[in-house]
Amino acid sequence: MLNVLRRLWGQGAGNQTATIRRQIELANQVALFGAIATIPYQFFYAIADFSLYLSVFLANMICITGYIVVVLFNRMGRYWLASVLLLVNATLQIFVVTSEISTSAGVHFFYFTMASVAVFLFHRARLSIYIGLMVLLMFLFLVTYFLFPAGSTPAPVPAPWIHIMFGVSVVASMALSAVVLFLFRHSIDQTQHELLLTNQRLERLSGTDQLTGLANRRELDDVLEVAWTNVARYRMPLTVLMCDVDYFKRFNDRFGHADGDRCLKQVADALQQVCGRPGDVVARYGGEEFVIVLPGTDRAGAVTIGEQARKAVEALRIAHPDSPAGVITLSLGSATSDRGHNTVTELLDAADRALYRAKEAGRNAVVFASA
Ligand SMILES: Nc1nc2c(ncn2[C@@H]2O[C@H](COP(=O)(O)OP(=O)(O)OP(=O)(O)O)[C@@H](O)[C@H]2O)c(=O)[nH]1
Repeated sequence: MLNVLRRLWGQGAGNQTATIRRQIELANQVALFGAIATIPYQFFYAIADFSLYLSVFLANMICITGYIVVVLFNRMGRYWLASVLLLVNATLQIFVVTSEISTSAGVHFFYFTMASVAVFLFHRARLSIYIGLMVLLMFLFLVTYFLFPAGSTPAPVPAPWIHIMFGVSVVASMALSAVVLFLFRHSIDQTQHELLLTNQRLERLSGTDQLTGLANRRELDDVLEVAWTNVARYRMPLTVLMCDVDYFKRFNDRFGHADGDRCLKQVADALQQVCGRPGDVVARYGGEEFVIVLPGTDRAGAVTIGEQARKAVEALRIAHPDSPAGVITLSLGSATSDRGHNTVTELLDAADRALYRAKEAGRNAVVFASA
């Protein structure tokens, strides 16, 4: 039952932004409630005295049709029109029914409900329009209250039914406000949660290379900046290893870009495995180049990690028939901050020059920057 209702009030809400989705769902919820809540009254009019209540019965039938059209308008994407129709339909229905059976039936209390949901029905409305709407609803409430007191209407409802109607109207208008506002809050909570997840994802993505999941160039710059601050402040050693996959162009040319991507991902994972110490960062520098940042690691440590990284890639045994080694290999250039570098850029340049020498020396090697 709840699922059917949910599907009904979700008409037209899919593929919309969160704010419009809320407006559509709210209009549909109020329209469904209006249509369903009118039915018991209709039964009463039909059973009690159909000839006496004919005009209010017919008016209600028109209004039920109006509520259905609200849902149809939303389904067609005319959500603004749907909200206007809902407001006009409900306001007129409350007025007409009260004018027929008097305020002692309590139907005019539904003006309170309309007042509590109106602001959400027209989320883009200016304050002046909203105030105007509130004044209109207050005015209508007072008019019905003073114009149609008990005994003043053409089709009075006899006791005890009139008391029952009063009770039902008050309870129903309170229940409608409560349910609609609760669902509304629920939808806001949900949107906030979605927003939080999206923000977290964006935060991660902005610093992450999509293919390998490693830190990207932007994140690397931040990491290096912090690491270099520690070098300057605490005289902590810092090692950077510039790594480049050997003959990768040939690999791509032979196996295609998709296999090339898969290979880069495997190399990235292998490097990540080697550099597991907290603070170590492996970043994709671009293309088939990676940078390993090792804060607190001196030249001796760099020798160990550099060799481990080289061997880890070789151990992947990714076939590369166009490379002398027969498998994918890595060349590395290492530079450590104790060699008199003044800036982090100088350190990176030193590592880059060492990498160049590793390539010149035949690849699949680690070369350390000299002083
Ligand atoms: N599949 C894939 N290939 C890439 C990506 N980024 C860069 N490349 C390729 O990597 C290759 C790099 O080629 P080069 O710079 O000539 O280097 P190399 O062939 O590895 O030669 P050496 O570095 O001298 O051993 C180029 O063919 C690029 O198209 C990527 O994200 N995916």
